[in-house]
Amino acid sequence: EITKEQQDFMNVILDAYNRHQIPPDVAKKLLQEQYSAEENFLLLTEMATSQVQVLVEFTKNIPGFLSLDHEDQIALLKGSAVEATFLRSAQAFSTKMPSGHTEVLEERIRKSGISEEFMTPMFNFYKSIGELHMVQEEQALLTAITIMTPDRPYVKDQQAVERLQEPMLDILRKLCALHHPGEPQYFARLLGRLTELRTLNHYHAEMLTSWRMNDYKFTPLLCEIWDVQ
Ligand SMILES: CC(C)c1onc(-c2c(Cl)cccc2Cl)c1COc1ccc(-c2ccc3c(C(=O)O)c[nH]c3c2)cc1
Repeated sequence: EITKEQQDFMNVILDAYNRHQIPPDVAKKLLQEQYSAEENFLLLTEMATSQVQVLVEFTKNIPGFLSLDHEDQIALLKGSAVEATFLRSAQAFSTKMPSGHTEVLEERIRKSGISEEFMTPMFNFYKSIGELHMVQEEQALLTAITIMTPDRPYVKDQQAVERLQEPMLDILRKLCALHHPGEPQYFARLLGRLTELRTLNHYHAEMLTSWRMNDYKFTPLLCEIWDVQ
């Protein structure tokens, strides 16, 4: 049963998740006419930059994050940025996006200079997230759990991160039982998505390399968080 303090904790995470979203004027830029590879790449770069800013603000609201060692805070943000963005954009694909956005976003990603071999794993992931029909609390918690992953590169005090991630996993387990009573495996399926997310990191690193080889430019924030250029 979810305790009172677990419910309060959940409300803090959910409130932060809802407060920090890509601004509607940025998101609706996806609907503008131009569809050249360069135009698509520029738009996606703007979306990713805005998404990273949103993720940083969300992360600062995760209870305990700001009390971690500062270098570990950076290591967690850099280590989870791609996975959290995949998660966030996947959720946008499957739930909140007005239907027009979904096709447009998919179209722009498919035509932004990303090579074919990354499309399949990427859109398989988007599909597998969509099929889970996560409720908002599950989406918010799964994103926070992804960010609070102790074994990211360069994290010094992994125990401190574990102490923050474990309570969130416990709440998520209870939420899954509450919202998906007919699916005892649902919690395990969610954790399976986190494993799938890690494989996408590898594909994403390859995507960045192939974009850079074609002289595509990123914003300073993306260069910093993704260690490019
Ligand atoms: C630098 C660029 C080219 C890049 O590099 N790798 C990736 C990339 C890709 Cl191509 C896929 C997954 C992860 C990454 Cl980082 C990207 C593009 O990243 C994106 C794309 C799209 C959103 C995105 C769109 C709409 C919504 C939305 C709504 O409309 O309501 C709510 N939240 C949304 C988020 C975020 C980030």
